[in-house]
Amino acid sequence: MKDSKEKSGATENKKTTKEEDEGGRGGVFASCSFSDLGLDPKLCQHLQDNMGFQVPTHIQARAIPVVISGRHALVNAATGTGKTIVYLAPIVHLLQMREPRIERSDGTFALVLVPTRELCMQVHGIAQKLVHRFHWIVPGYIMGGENRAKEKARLRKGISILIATPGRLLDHLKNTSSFVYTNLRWIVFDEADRILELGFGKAIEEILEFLGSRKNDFDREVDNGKLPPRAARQNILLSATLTEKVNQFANISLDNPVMVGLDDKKITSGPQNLLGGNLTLRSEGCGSLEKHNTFPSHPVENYNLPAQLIQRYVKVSCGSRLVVLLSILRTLFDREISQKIVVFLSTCDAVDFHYMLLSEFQWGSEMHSEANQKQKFLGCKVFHLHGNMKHEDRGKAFEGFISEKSALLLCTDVAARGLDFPKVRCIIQYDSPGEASEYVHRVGRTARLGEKGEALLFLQPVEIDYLHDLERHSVSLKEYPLQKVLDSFPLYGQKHHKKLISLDTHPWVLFLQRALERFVLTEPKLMKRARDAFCSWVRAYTAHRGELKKIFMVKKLHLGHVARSFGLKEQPSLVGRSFQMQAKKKRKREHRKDKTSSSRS
Ligand SMILES: Nc1ncnc2c1ncn2[C@@H]1O[C@H](COP(=O)(O)OP(=O)(O)OP(=O)(O)O)[C@@H](O)[C@H]1O
Repeated sequence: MKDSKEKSGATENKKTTKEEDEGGRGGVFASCSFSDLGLDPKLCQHLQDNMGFQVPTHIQARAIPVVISGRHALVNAATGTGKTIVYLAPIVHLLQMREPRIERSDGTFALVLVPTRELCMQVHGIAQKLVHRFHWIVPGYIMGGENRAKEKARLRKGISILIATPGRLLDHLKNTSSFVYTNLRWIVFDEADRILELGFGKAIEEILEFLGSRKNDFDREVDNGKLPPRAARQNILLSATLTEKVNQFANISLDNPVMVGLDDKKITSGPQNLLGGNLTLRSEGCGSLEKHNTFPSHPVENYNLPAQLIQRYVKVSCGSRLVVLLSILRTLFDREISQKIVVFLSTCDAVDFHYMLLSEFQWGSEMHSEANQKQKFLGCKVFHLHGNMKHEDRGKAFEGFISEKSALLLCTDVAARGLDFPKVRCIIQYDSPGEASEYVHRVGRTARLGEKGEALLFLQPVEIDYLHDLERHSVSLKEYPLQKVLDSFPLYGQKHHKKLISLDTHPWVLFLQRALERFVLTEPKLMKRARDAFCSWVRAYTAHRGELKKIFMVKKLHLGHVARSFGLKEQPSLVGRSFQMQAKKKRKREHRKDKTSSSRS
């Protein structure tokens, strides 16, 4: 079925349906069916009956025919628009039609690289669901922190679709001789820019060397029979944010790719096209119409966000951040107890501190006549997630937050990408993300697939220029009505000035800050976490790069106010701690190295 506009030669990037212009659920779904895209009828049936996917999303309608065609592809679409199915469904479709049927001993046909453990597990879960009717296709995963010996055993048996984090994959390519990849047909880089951001660039280069998937040295591998001919090999890069790094990455890993989902507004005129060569465009909709086009330029990193996402910022002085965070969380859960909220923080220590505080902080007796009438400040379940947690704890937190109806997740950027937490209503960025691309991925944890969602960014008055940096990427935010929230709290005998002098002198702010500082003071473990969090937060603040350094400058901070935002009356010493921390981290790294070398021997 062809969309009527398609016949008029609508270009690949123009909106093809009225709803798409409006955003929202209507704006996410295409006007065709999965079978229109060329997928096997049984697979289409399974997508509908067992996975609840009635129709494809727009990016799926555009990209699935491209992946089936065998062309290299660079896929760019907003967060939460179904990019995982873009590559998994065609791969399963093509694998299930092979005759004779593939067997485990044939080894790996498809490799999906992702930046984090949680995303690895998530994509593996979707792959397992997709192959339900094609039991001879075996998905599997390998990722940092898992038992290497068990992974070796699984690889030895054979994994048809392998989902992996780059470091662990490279490790097995180098050390697991039973890992068979001579039938490798697809390499997928999901969250491609993040893989590079996380410093996996070197590992990816080595992986491409091993797999002979770089454009120039591929033929040698084919000639010596180690790899299937180029026509059989297909590389696919996907991300909601196209950055300069993706551009460089695409140049080494994609061969005359089809660009899917790129809007004209992202491309400015300029001498170089995105990949240094002619690029073939296919029109979107439920079929494909070859169109030759050269993209001028380096993409200006403009990001397409879900149209229905409400984005706001709250301007808060450093010393009042903690009170404002708790007040907003309390207001949101009072408004709707069964909802899920994600709060992003900049460091693991900050997550640990806020996790303990928000799990345990209770209203003091001074707020109620009977001393025993204490109640938890937040009535929801609180979870935390960061890269320093034990792997099983990360898994439990991830699963727990997904299954709870009323929950708060405190996390670092380990949860910023790709993770599909159903029904998250609000994303709070308590600490700024830095790069605008990370802002986009963080807020992309809500407003998924046309659902409603809100995003709130905390900014100190000295950081307000960050809004201009976001505007450069066509991301604009409105101010959050903080005064109304603070005025909604009882004053417990405090005098309320009619005309507020400043936020910091708001009676509620003063009252709650004192209660928090008292609570931290009475809990030694919490006090230690507050001090650790203060030190790591200040250190992380100095880590901003490039232009952002001019916005997030430590010397503009009042460290005594920073201490207050961790419920501390006094500012802890920074000097001693940093040396102790560095020494501790160095010892941990050496211990891990010893463990790795002993496990390889
Ligand atoms: N055709 C469809 N119909 C209904 N739901 C779908 C469809 N395709 C995907 N979904 C659901 O939409 C949600 C988002 O999918 P997915 O995580 O693949 O999005 P994404 O574009 O990869 O997001 P991100 O950029 O954050 O990684 C998931 O819950 C998935 O199950």
